[in-house]
Amino acid sequence: MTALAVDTLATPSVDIAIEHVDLWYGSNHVLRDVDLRIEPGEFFAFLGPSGCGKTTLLRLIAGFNQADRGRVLIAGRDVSGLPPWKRDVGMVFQSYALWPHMTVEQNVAFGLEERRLPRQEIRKRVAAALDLVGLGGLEKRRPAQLSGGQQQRVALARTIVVEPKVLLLDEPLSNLDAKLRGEVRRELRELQQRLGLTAIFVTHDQEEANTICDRIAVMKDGAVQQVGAPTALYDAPRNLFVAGFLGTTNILDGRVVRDGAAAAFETAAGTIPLPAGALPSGEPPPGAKLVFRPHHAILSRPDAPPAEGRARISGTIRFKEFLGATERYGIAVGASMTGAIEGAAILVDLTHGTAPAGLAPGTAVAIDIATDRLHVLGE
Ligand SMILES: Nc1ncnc2c1ncn2[C@@H]1O[C@H](COP(=O)(O)OP(=O)(O)OP(=O)(O)O)[C@@H](O)[C@H]1O
Repeated sequence: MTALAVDTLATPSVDIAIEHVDLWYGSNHVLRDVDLRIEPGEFFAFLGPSGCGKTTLLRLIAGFNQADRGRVLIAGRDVSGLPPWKRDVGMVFQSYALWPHMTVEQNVAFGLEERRLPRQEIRKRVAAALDLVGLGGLEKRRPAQLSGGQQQRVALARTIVVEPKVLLLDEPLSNLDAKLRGEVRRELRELQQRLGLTAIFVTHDQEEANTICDRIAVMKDGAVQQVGAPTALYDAPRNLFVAGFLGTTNILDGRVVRDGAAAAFETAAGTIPLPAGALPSGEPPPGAKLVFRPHHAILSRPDAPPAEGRARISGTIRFKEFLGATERYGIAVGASMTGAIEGAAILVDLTHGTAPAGLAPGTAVAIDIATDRLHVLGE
């Protein structure tokens, strides 16, 4: 990636505002009061399960869909009534959508020729774009003569060559194998930062969103559940859906009990005292459950006292899995628990080599949970 190539294609960063957007497909309410601000130069993700409305929202920003209510602003300008080509946005599709009969160079130049730019300007920009995505030297190849990763780069070059202010990416890495995906997403991030582009990435893969994006909007059934930096969403999920969607989590059934200012969570496996921060202010949310991550607990022998700042419940080890850096223990606890996976109520992840000796399946064990990592969450 040369400085000249960056200078040729860089544009000033812009912000995006999505204001109270609703969209229906017939009777299907696909986007529900979506209200988001995306900062200039930010890499933002729409993350959620299949069918939650991510692509519909992205296409709305691109101008391929119209909202039934609300509006979209790019750099403060209401673009709701504008067609895609007047919005300064570039979109990369999952399928790449390259022209098979054209060379790499012709594919990338296509949008510029449509705009009737001078030949010399086209040549300069195409060379800059191919340099930026690391495809210099492959100009004369056709898409069929390229690997999946190279085709993806052509699609990206074709998008950035027209100097969009906003880059929209619809699951652009999903056709690549796992190793290449990691590589390409790092390149994508670097490219986005060097060009100062405001980018939105649609994915149902939390790892992809976590590693590439500054902030994430987690979506479910057309509604945004929570917006935040990956670490903030992981450490402080707002509800059970976000907790379960971002990483593995333990979810315990039970109820909040209060004794004056003190609160605790009563479960079938025991009563766990709650620190002030674990409970949202006011009443416990409907369907409240106790939530903690597998690495926020440690395992002890039942006769050893619990360490300071930890709450204890007892169980029996069901299984142990070696995951490399960590060991995962599945532990059966009181009858009315619901766990992250079937067959074990609670998961505990220990750094490899730190578990007490003799934790074989069938062993009685104490689960000591860090109380400052407990959350009581509702639906
Ligand atoms: N053109 C369309 N006409 C009617 N319904 C549609 C259309 N496009 C999408 N839908 C419906 O809108 C909802 C949201 O679809 P959308 O493609 O936005 O979801 P998504 O979160 O991007 O899913 P995926 O991860 O599977 O791509 C789904 O219920 C889908 O069936």
